[in-house]
Amino acid sequence: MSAPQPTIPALVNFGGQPVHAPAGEPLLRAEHVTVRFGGVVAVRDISLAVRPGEIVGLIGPNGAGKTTLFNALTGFVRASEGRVTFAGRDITHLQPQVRAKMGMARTFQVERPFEDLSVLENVLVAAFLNRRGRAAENHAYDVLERVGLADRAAQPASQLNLARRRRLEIAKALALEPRMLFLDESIAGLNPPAQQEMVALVRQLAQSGLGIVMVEHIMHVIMSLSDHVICMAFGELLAEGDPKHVAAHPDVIRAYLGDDDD
Ligand SMILES: Nc1ncnc2c1ncn2[C@@H]1O[C@H](COP(=O)(O)OP(=O)(O)OP(=O)(O)O)[C@@H](O)[C@H]1O
Repeated sequence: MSAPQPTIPALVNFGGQPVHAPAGEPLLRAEHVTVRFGGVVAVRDISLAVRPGEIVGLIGPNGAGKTTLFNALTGFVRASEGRVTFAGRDITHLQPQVRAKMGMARTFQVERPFEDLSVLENVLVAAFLNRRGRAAENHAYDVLERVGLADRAAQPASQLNLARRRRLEIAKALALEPRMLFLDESIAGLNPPAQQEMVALVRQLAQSGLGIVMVEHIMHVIMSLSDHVICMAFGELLAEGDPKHVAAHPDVIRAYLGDDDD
């Protein structure tokens, strides 16, 4: 009889099916990206591609390099080597705000709305980048509808609970009318019903055609949402592929559980 395979319940018992992986030309490509901070190699030789409507999940233990890779894709840190392209254009050396204007919007792990402004005004600040007057206002309302915050439009951002603050963060990103959305731990810290709502929202956004890259620690969430998962450890690629493949990969199991000799 063969020895039983090790399993990680949080990795293998994820509910729901990932959205069918969209085909077609990638919108975003990272090729052999390396990021160094002095002597530390935070990301080493990582490549990925994201198509419209596709959700790519970045996972890995603490310090794996997920945030650094995410920041290299969005322009918040400089890639030391490699290339990033968006819609066929080399963006490796472009500033974050230029990337945002081109259609790459991100959220931040610690959300920072203008606390004294209303929910609508917070979204308007972003909507004004591309539109003026009534058109900006209508767009901001549409975005609030899309994320389920329309009934909170007049409320000061300071009064929102965590789940709604996370939605506001997504609304601000959507107000830029992006083609790609980068979500930095939008679901961690929420209670299970709020997690489910956020999962449904992210799925809807992908189904509307947005390409999505998400960093998330909650394994069952990323496994149920992602079309493609990239698992990193110590800055390097450990495994990638569809969620089932990655969850069953011996190196991934080892990275999360540790070796017996560790
Ligand atoms: N600005 C920086 N200067 C120097 N070292 C950094 C910097 N940012 C990250 N690092 C280092 O790079 C490595 C990867 O860190 P990173 O934050 O990208 O990992 P992570 O996978 O996002 O971790 P976590 O899940 O804990 O957020 C770590 O060793 C970290 O200490």
